[in-house]
This record gives sequence, C-alpha cells and structure tokens, in this order.
Amino acid sequence: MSSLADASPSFPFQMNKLFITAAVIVLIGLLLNYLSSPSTDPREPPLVKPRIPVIGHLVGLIRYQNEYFTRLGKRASKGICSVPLFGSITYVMWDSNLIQSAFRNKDLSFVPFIVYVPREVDQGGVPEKDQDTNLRLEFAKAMTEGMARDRISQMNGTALKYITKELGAFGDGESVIDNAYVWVRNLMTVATTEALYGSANPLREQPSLVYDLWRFDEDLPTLLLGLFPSYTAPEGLEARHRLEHALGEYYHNKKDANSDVSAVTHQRANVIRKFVTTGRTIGVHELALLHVSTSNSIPTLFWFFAHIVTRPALVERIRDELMRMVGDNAGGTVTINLDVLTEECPLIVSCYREAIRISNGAVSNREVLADTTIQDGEGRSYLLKAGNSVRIPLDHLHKDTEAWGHDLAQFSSDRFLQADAAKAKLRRTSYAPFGGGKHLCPGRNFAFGENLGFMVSFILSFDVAPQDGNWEAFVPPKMDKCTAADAVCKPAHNGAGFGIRIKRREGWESTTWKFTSGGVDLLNL
Ligand code: HEM
Repeated sequence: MSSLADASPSFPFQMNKLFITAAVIVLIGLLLNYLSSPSTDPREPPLVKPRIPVIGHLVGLIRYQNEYFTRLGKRASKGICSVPLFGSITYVMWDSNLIQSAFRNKDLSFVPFIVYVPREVDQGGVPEKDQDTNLRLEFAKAMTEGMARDRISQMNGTALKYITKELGAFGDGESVIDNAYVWVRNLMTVATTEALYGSANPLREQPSLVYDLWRFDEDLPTLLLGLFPSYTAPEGLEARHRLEHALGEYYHNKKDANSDVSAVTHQRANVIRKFVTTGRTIGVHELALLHVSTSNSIPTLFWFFAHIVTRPALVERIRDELMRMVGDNAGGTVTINLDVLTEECPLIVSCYREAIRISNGAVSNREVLADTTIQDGEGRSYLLKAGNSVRIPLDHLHKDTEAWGHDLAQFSSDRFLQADAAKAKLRRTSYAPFGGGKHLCPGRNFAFGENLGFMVSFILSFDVAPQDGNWEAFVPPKMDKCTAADAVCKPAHNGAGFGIRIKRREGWESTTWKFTSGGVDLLNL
C-alpha cells in the first residue's frame, strides 16, 4: 500500500513545516481574537467584535464616519454594546431610555473632550500647562455663562441686524442665485461671526476667510486623524493656518475686549489667557468656537430654507400663519417677537424641527469618570467602567419608526403639529438633536433666533422660483452622510445645481424689521 511517506522522502520535514505554519496561523488567529475581544466584566454591555480582526471598527469608522455607529446598532443584540477601539472600550448606545439615563448621569462627562479636540487639530502649538484640567472646567463655565439668555439676545440682535441689512440690499428686480447653499452659507457665516466678534470681525474684514472656514470644515475629518495632514489634507491645513493666524491677531490685539463683542468670545478668551503666554495661541484654541458656532447651524438653516421654498403651497400656509401674528405691513414696520413664535406660528417651527430631525447626524461623546451603572426601559442595568468612552448616535433616535412613522425619510412640514399624548411622550425621548443633560448644546437658542429670524424675514419679503423655471425638478439637493466632525449633514457637492431666482414681493420693498425677545428690541441692543 503506497503512502504519502513513500511518495516523498522529505515528508517529516514537510509535515513539520505544515505543522509550524498551521500553528502560527492558529496563534495569530488567537492573538487577533484576543486583541479584538479584550476581557470585559459580564455586567458591561455585550461586546461587538470587529468583522476584520483588530482594525475592523477603525476601518468602519473611517469608511462610514458617524453612520458606522448606527450600522453597529443593527449588529448589537441590545440597545447598547461595548466596542473595542483604540486600545480601550467604547460603549455605543441606541436605546432611548439608556440615552436619557446617560445624559442625566454626572459621571459621564463631555468636559475631557473640550480642549482635546482643538489641541489634536493644532498638533503641538499649545503649551503644556494647557493640560491643566482647570482650564476645561473654567472653559465650560465661561461657555455656559457666555450663552445665558440676555447674552444670546445680544448675539441674535447683532446677527439679525446683519441679515436684515443684507436682505434689504436686494433691488426690486429679479436676482439670480446660482447656488443657494453657498449663498445662505456665506451670508450666515458673516452674520454669525458679527455676533461673535463684533465690528472687528476678521471674517468680514477678510472675506476669503469665509471660504477658508468651509474648506477647513470639509477636511476636518482627515485633519482629526492627524496622519500626515500636509499630504492628506493640504488645502484644509492651509485654510486652518490662515484662520488661526487671523483669529490670533484678533485676540493678540485684544479686539475681544471691544464692547460689541459677544460675552462668550470674550469670556472664553480670558480663561485661555490665564494658561497661555501669547494672545496668538488663543487663535489656535478658538478656531473651535468659530467652527462649532457655524458648522451645524448653517447647514440646518439651509435644509429648513430648501424644504420650504421648493413647496409653494407650504410657503403660502406659512405666510398666512405669520401674517396672523404680525397683522399687516401697512405701516412699513414689522415686529417679530421670537418668544411667541412657537405658540403663534407652529407651522414654521414644525418645519424647523423637521429640518433638524432629517439632517441631524450628531454623535454625543462622553468619558466615564467613575464606574457607573445605567438602566434601560426594561430594568436591565449595564456597568460602564471608568476611563472608557461613550458614543451616542443621535440620528438613530430620529429614525425610530414607532416615534416618527414609516415616512420618516421624507420631510413632512406638519410632523411636529400632529401627535396624541402617548406619541408626543415617545417623541420627546426620541428627539435629541442638541444632545442632552449638562452638555446640551448651549448654542441652540442662538441658532433658533438667527435661523427663524432669517426665514421669517426672507419668506415674507421674497418670492422664490427655480433658476431654470422647472418647478417639477425643483427639490432640495441630495444630502451627504455626516462626517465624524459634523452634527448636521451637508448637501452633496456643496449644493451645486440648486439655483434660485428671487424677487421682492410687492408691498415689502421697504419694510423695517424689528425683532424682540424678553421684551427687548434686539436690533437696538
Ligand atoms: C442647529 C444647530 C446646532 C446643532 C444641531 C448643534 C448640536 C450640538 C450637539 C449635538 C452637541 C453635543 C451635545 C451633547 O453631547 O450632549 C453640541 C454641543 C455644543 N454646541 Fe451646538 N449645535 C448647534 C448650534 C450651535 C451654535 C450656534 C453654537 C454656538 C454659538 C453651538 C455651540 C456648542 C458648544 C460650545 C457645544 C459643547 C457643549 C459643552 O461643552 O458642554 N452649537 N451642539
């Protein structure tokens, strides 16, 4: 009987080689499996291993950005899971009860991230002593105080003054706007930065910085990776340097002490001044304030704008609603009280909330400061261990069919008008576009004031038509997926192809606008 041994005199050697190769493969497999599944406490949320050992989650994050967390949700057996990432565990949660419980938990904090992001983007330009945790706490306090109600009113007043001046500058004839997204974006970037920086606003003084801001924003996910940025994101990097330089000069020359500067700009800068030696370094830190104030609010306004102006019947309903509030325009002055908009003009506010719902792709970040336990709606508890981080993909809440219905992918102007008590309760826990708890976005009321103020004055002042006259094809542009640096998704290709014609409405040629809040005339603050 022939055998393999007969067929090959080197059989024992080959067997050895085969055995060693198999053993090495098994060992590598075990090692990869070990690295992909670090030991967790059975009380921690169930582990979701990467599909490609070790690097799978990282690859998924780079490929799908924020959407990766929602994709993980489809693989997880519970409303929360543990994901091995960057050598530690990240807890990702989708269950609305767990999310609310996490937002309320004082041991889950955003504070450790506050200075971390700008320093990472900066790559070493900030002195060591910045690492002092007091900076983060003082910084968080400056933010909260700087965004108190009266401070927001002042910011809204400055922004709305600029918006009404710009809209007022259109002549009575028809104007063509080739790209409505870029138009809204540029106008609102200057309006917002007027509110932040006052009359020495570097972005009004150097308009090319407006382009730089959005170029930086586009490359931010790559810059955050920090892998050879001068090769991987050269334009974004250069734009960032120009912005930092301009802001550095602003803070170095103490322009933030001017009386028309927002409290938040001035107070944050004063905290940083305690920790750094040169005013120019503040420009590096405070690019974060400029970015966070514009990057989410302005794309949100665009979707709000685009979904309304492409629906002429909706425009008419909104105008009727607004006219019931403002009376007539015969005297030439129209007063908008921002405080009563929600009650008196529920349709336009419903459109705003719906635009936020469909475009929001935010992921809230928290660090676990001390071992803590959170509970889901069915009484199950999960242990979260100190030092690990938490990611909460908020768009998952906004895509819950039970709360929002099966047409949730479509914009529905009336969605926030109709809900019985039970549904309204469910929706309250399924809507968190501004995050929650102690770190709930401090800019949400400012965004409401400037976005509603823009839309109310625009919609009453102008008629809109598609640039090419084709109403059937006049729909909002496609939406890009949210990057890891975005809380709000942007239009694909920067909205190219969404052109409009606008014409001032008869009787609204020389309206004077007045905005009030808390009984105060915002434009005269
Ligand atoms: C529609 C517009 C906006 C959206 C959707 C939005 C969304 C968010 C979200 C989801 C967070 C994280 C909250 C959390 O994790 O719980 C956040 C935080 C923050 N937002 Fe906004 N935001 C908007 C506008 C603004 C504006 C206009 C400003 C500034 C003027 C601003 C300043 C901030 C700051 C400073 C934080 C960090 C909060 C902290 O440190 O505790 N946001 N925002």
